[in-house]
Amino acid sequence: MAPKLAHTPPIPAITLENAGYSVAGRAILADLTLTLTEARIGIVGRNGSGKTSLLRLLSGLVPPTTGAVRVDGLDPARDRKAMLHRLGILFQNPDHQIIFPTVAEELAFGLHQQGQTKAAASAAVRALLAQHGRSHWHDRPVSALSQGQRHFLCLLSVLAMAPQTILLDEPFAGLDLPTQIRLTRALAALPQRLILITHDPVALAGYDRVIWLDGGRLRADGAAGAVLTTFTAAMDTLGAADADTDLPD
Ligand SMILES: Nc1ncnc2c1ncn2[C@@H]1O[C@H](COP(=O)(O)OP(=O)(O)OP(=O)(O)O)[C@@H](O)[C@H]1O
Repeated sequence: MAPKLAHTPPIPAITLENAGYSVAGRAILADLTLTLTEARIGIVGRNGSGKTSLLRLLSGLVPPTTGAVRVDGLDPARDRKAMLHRLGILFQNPDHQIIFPTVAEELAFGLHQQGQTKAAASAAVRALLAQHGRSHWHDRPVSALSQGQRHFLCLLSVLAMAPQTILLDEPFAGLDLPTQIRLTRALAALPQRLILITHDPVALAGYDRVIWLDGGRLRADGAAGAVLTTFTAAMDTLGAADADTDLPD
């Protein structure tokens, strides 16, 4: 179940107002009006339905080509510094995220960005690695980690910064089962808002709200149980056919 947030200050809302995102004239996302206030929000949809594009829009990595996105009333694409405490994103591909040669440097980077001193960041990195049983990674070259280990490192980087909202793009992909189980437990205990993209409805158990994207538009948005029941039934029906006949590309 999502943690009760009654004793913590409310996490500022993320809003989209008629937001759309087009590339070379092609609409990737269209007509999205959403007010995101819940603590646990899932995003589902088929491959290419626009889930990652929506995360990029929410986090300000790309500006909307129509409409507006606001995080705590601010434009996340313009006010990047203000987003450091408000948003953290875990990409699908760790190689799009990692920029430093060693684990410790990679983990410390975001903390320096947030204004922590070198000593404070260094202590926080050691504590985080110890908490997750990865102290032996401290001086390891990132290039010596496996793909799944690099993915986990990226997640640790986001957790280290403790942003108010954490955007996760298929965080379990490529992780071994014990790491997935521990990660599920660790995420469930976080007081922050989580917005999670997944193809696995089970990963959204206990979530407050699920948004279903289809062809870059809202197909459904509401209580997790109801949306996931309809989504799963639709995916089962599509899966029963031998090939897609309904996709544009
Ligand atoms: N920069 C871009 N240039 C051109 N097309 C793009 C760009 N970014 C995304 N797209 C297209 O937009 C659509 C949505 O992509 P997106 O990555 O958001 O889908 P997704 O739902 O996250 O897919 P998946 O489940 O496979 O990760 C796809 O058809 C993709 O090819």
